[in-house]
Amino acid sequence: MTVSYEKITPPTTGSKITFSDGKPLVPDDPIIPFIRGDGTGVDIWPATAKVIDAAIATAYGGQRKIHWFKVYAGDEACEIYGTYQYLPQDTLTAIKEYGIAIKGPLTTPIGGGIRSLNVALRQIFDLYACVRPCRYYAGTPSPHKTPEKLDVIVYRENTEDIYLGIEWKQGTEIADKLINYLNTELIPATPEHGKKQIPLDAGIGIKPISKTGSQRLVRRAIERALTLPKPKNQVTLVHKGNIMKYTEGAFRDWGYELAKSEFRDVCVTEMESWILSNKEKNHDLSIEDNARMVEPGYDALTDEKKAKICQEVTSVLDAIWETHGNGQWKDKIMVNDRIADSIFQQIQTRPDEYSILATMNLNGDYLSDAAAAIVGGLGMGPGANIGDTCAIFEATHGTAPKHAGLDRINPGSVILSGVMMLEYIGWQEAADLIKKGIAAAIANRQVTYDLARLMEPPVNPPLKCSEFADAIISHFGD
Ligand SMILES: NC(=O)C1=CN([C@@H]2O[C@H](COP(=O)(O)OP(=O)(O)OC[C@H]3O[C@@H](n4cnc5c(N)ncnc54)[C@H](OP(=O)(O)O)[C@@H]3O)[C@@H](O)[C@H]2O)C=CC1
Ligand SMILES: O=C(O)CCC(=O)C(=O)O
Ligand SMILES: [Mg+2]
Repeated sequence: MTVSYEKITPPTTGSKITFSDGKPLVPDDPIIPFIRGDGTGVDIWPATAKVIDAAIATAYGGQRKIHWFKVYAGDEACEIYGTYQYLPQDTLTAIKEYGIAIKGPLTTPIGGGIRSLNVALRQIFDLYACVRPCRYYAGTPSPHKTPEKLDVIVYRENTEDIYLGIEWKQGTEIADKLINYLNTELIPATPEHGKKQIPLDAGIGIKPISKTGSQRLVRRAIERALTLPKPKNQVTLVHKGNIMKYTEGAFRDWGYELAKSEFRDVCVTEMESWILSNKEKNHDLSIEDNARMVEPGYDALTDEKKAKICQEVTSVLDAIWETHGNGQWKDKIMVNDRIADSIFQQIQTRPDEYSILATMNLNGDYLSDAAAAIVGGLGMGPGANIGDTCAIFEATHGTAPKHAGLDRINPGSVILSGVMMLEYIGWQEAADLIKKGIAAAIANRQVTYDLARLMEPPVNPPLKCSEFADAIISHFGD
């Protein structure tokens, strides 16, 4: 079927990327749509395209080339398509058609107007895994004393949670109706809620966390962990399940359930590892003493709770002692969980103990900015939104409007998002060249304002955005 566009024209040369079993099949001349982005997108995108094109040319000497297809979103789209046309159908058609795209940041108006274009793109294309690696480049200034110890990848569920955007403004008819219904019907019918009541002047938001959404994200996280060497072959389920039992707590439970069902041979949970290792140290250890060792405060528990823990110890030993016992578990993927607030301090106090952090949408949004700050700030925070038939690469940061058009912002995050894209399409040699160029530029103190001001002594004057791109390219041949 011929695809038609209203105001854009695909490149006349180049071929399409297709997907098979969730993996891209990439020709040597792929057509890749790009969205320039709002705000600092005007500075960052040209710098990014220049670096990616130069790396491909250097790595493959003309054998491979990306054919860029400019598509529009955000302010630029409104200029071309008309007022409020922030996300034109042309753009959606092009991304669907070509499968892989890269974008600069897009502005989200606060309170009212359109909801986030960035979130809309993730939901429209069902890009359920937001992958945000945070690793340190030597020489990058950091507020942290040992930033090199942090090497984590945030795997953020990207389509649900409060980002589904189902909420009602305080004082509206539906908000009032819903509060009344909850207060008079649903809450009283749920004994565990006691006499709780929602304040009558509240706004209401819905936080859906589904089993399907949680498990497909955790599946991707575990699959990634399987590719990592020890001790980074681990997945931490991040949640606030102690407070939100049926959403965040369920995410944790479904994550463990998936690990123990689909990945049983290659996974061990932290709890299982304790139970197995207790028995390894003392083969005559009773079930109850093992339970006492894995559950602090065991002796103060009710008989019912004690029985439950003993039952868990028994079932772990029955199920996996043969396959995982006697130290075999040490070669498996470790799956553990941490409470969300705790992980924010853990990545600072014990950064080297973590690797893949599987999160729900909101926690992952917060955590990816925080982790990027440790390794050098938002100028060094790349990302990818991955689905089964489409992927869109974009930085962790936003449009940084106060720096827009000044040719000063750090293009590092979008360039590194380009590196992720090259790795995703299997063009590793080009990706490696860019990483080498960035590392060398930083080591040589050739940096933009954000890193320059933190360096000791500060770099003055810093490089412009465009100059940083040139510096990266100049180190390809080092
Ligand atoms: N995926 C996307 O497209 C995203 C879009 N947004 C949207 O972007 C807009 C602006 O959001 P805002 O809250 O200001 O957050 P931003 O991430 O855009 O910027 C906040 C601050 O982070 C620093 N920063 C951001 N990008 C870079 C960079 N490339 N290099 C160096 N430093 C950087 C700057 O700090 P300093 O000035 O101190 O140097 C900047 O002022 C909003 O509309 C928001 O919704 C937000 C996040 C993601
Ligand atoms: O789209 C937005 O405005 C914010 C998105 C965001 O902060 C993120 O994806 O990290
Ligand atoms: Mg964010």
